[in-house]
Amino acid sequence: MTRPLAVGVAGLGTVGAGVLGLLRQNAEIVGARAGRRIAVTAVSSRDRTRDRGISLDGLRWYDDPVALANDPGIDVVVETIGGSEGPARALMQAALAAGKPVVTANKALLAIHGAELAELAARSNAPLAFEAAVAGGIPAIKAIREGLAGNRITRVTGILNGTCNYILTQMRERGREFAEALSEAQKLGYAEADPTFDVDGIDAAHKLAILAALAFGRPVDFDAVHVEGIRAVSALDIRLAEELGYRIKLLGIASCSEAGVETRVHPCMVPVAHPIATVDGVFNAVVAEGDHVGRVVLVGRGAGAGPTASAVVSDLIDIARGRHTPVWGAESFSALPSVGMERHSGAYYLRLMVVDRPGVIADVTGALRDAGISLESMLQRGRAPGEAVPVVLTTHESREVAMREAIARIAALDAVLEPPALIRIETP
Ligand SMILES: NC(=O)c1ccc[n+]([C@@H]2O[C@H](COP(=O)([O-])OP(=O)(O)OC[C@H]3O[C@@H](n4cnc5c(N)ncnc54)[C@H](O)[C@@H]3O)[C@@H](O)[C@H]2O)c1
Ligand SMILES: N[C@@H](CCO)C(=O)O
Ligand code: NA
Repeated sequence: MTRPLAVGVAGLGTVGAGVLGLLRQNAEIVGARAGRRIAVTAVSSRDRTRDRGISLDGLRWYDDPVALANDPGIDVVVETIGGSEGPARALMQAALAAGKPVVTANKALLAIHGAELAELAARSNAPLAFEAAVAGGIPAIKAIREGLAGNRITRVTGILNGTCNYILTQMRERGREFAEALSEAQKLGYAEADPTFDVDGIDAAHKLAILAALAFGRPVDFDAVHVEGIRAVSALDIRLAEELGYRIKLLGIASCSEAGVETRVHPCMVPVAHPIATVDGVFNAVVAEGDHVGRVVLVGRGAGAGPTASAVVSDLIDIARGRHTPVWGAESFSALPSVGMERHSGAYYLRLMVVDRPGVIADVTGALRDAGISLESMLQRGRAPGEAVPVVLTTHESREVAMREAIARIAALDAVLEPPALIRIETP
């Protein structure tokens, strides 16, 4: 009988413990699909005594995760420590250099040092698998690299952060405060160790950089991703979005044209009839556009122990089966440049708090007219002479640079009482 695949798990937090749990619960089905038993035999974490709700009896324990990678009894290393530097990187370097397969959930590390790790993996012909790193339980990496491999992919869009989607959904459905919803997402095991990575859009940007690299056959260029998070999204904008027929979602959008590759993460107004407008809570969505297949929409849970462990274990089964997809495949890299936001065009939602008095709207629309921006609609809610009222303007397709110029002028008007809220309107 074939020997079990011996797995070492480094990092026993939400995801690492989830992997142990799944492998135990579904041992039979996983073993059948892998063609051999998959058994965790060694682990490494910071605290040996913490109760994880799962027994570690009989497992070799390593305080040092690099020592775990070097254990000759370990066939595959699962890295679920996290962080783009430090022990996770050292562990992966050690394992790959020794030709040992690595499965990781670490998008931060891949987005920043992915090229280096992919090269190490290629040199030693060791699998480097990372389905769990993007969109949690959704098989997004497999879909892009394998399922859509016959297509030229022109655009990949997604709800890529479960924590942000959870917060925005809680704010809209239950009128909850941002901080309260975030704290719940943390309790549910969705958030990063440092949740600013979630709420400031950085985690979604890590995932988008990985998706864009795979979709467009081009090394990850994390610094080129334009990143805005959800801290500035207010309950008022969420309500006004509903009135206008939109939902606010934090999207990652990567598009590839002759001009180059544009990658951006920011809150968006998505038409409520679009399939991803109703993807709520911890669910993520990935929308890929291929030249032959057209649009493909994938939806599933993007964070949490179960969905993430599901992705890790699917990678382990591939490795057990000897199915090995190199990170980049055989294509030569495209040399397309990155296109920055200064070249972006799109439609915009602009919400102002203005003093309700004659002439204010004329000044605001004058600034937009001077910047060559065409208005699609205008909405003023309430009447409160001399007091602050919200005014919402939506534009037709406009240049980002022109929009910023107009906003600077509008923000400087006496009658405009708060910094204007700008949300891009997108149909993914
Ligand atoms: N939580 C999720 O839903 C989710 C989903 C997808 C990907 N991820 C990624 O998975 C990784 C782990 O996330 P998590 O949510 O499980 O985090 P976590 O904080 O719950 O777990 C990390 C674990 O690593 C351990 N650790 C830290 N330093 C260590 C060291 N030097 N040696 C050994 N162990 C060490 C910690 O003690 C902790 O148990 C991260 O890269 C994260 O981005 C998380
Ligand atoms: N913190 C991440 C985990 C999944 O990658 C999220 O909320 O989506
Ligand atoms: Na995934």
